[in-house]
Amino acid sequence: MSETAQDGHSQQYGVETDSMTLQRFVLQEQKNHPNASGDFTNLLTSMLVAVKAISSATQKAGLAKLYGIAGETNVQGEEVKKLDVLSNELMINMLKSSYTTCMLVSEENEQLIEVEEKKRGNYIVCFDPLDGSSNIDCLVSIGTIFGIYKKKSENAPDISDVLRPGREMVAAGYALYGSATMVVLSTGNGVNGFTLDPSIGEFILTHPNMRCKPKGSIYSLNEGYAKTWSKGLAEYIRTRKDPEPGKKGMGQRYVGSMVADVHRTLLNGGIFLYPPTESAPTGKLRLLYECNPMAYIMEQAGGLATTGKERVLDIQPTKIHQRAPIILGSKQDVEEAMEFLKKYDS
Ligand SMILES: O=P(O)(O)OC[C@H]1O[C@](O)(COP(=O)(O)O)[C@@H](O)[C@@H]1O
Ligand SMILES: [Mg+2]
Ligand SMILES: [Mg+2]
Repeated sequence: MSETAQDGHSQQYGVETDSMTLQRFVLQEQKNHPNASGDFTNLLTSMLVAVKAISSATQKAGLAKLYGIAGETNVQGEEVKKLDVLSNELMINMLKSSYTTCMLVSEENEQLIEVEEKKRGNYIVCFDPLDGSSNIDCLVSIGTIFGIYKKKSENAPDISDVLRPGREMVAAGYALYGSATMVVLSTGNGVNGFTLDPSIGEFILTHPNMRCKPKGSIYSLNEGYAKTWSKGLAEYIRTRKDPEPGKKGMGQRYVGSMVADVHRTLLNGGIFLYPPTESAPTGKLRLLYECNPMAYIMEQAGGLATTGKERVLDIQPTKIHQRAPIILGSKQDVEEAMEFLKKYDS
């Protein structure tokens, strides 16, 4: 690429994009905060090691029984870890050994994880180590989701440092293990996407300043639960498929891994919904480590995220594993869905 073309590329996105690695990007952001200790950079660096290890294990998921990577029993008859268990252990170990965290919430651990005193730092991380786990065996995209908070005071951390509205996060993001591995990250200053170059083991800034289109053409939800939808939701979806004469209907896509469905919505626009259902009256997805991080990313990219009644990031959590309904994506699409809910359900 010529120098001029490179400059044009950088100027277009307003950031230095050429060979920008995730590590350098975070270091550059750290420079904008002269009082920063470097802890956040260390936290992220450690978490990226876990993400790379999960990505590598994901690539070999089908070989688990042969190689003993992530299955039940290998050819030697030894017990080996399942990918979700392995991912959880990798995340916990890397976050604890970064010396930057004090409390962790994982989808896989019923109790709050307290970091031992000598390894404690100021950050709290809520994470879903392996999202879309039912898709592992059929080799469909899966991911890791995380939201990061900073301890409120110098005092010893307590549950009030964890049970906070999502708007108080200092960073959030996800890793997607798909046809490539990507990390999408926001530190409250827009959204940037980094693709893993496996040959050098680095995440390269490939999607600077990601924005979600104001309106998209795809809706995404599990239509298998249609019988349990509210009147408002049923009408919204019906009118997406069968719009007024002269208007174009929307297409439908549903992977069943939140990370993949949200990533597509972020890239292409449209709407993703996991509403309340009969078996899950408050929705299925977990507030702290699924809804909040994705809502944060979506808002930072110019989109919206709501439960249908309130902004996801404003919910005051009362339990670490609580669930919330979620509707997120392109601003206009989410607003239209909310109008239907207001008209028919309230
Ligand atoms: O099968 P359903 O009911 O449509 O649920 C799909 C949802 O469940 C999840 O797989 C739950 O995540 P986990 O795999 O982390 O439990 C989401 O990724 C996805 O959006
Ligand atoms: Mg999940
Ligand atoms: Mg999970």
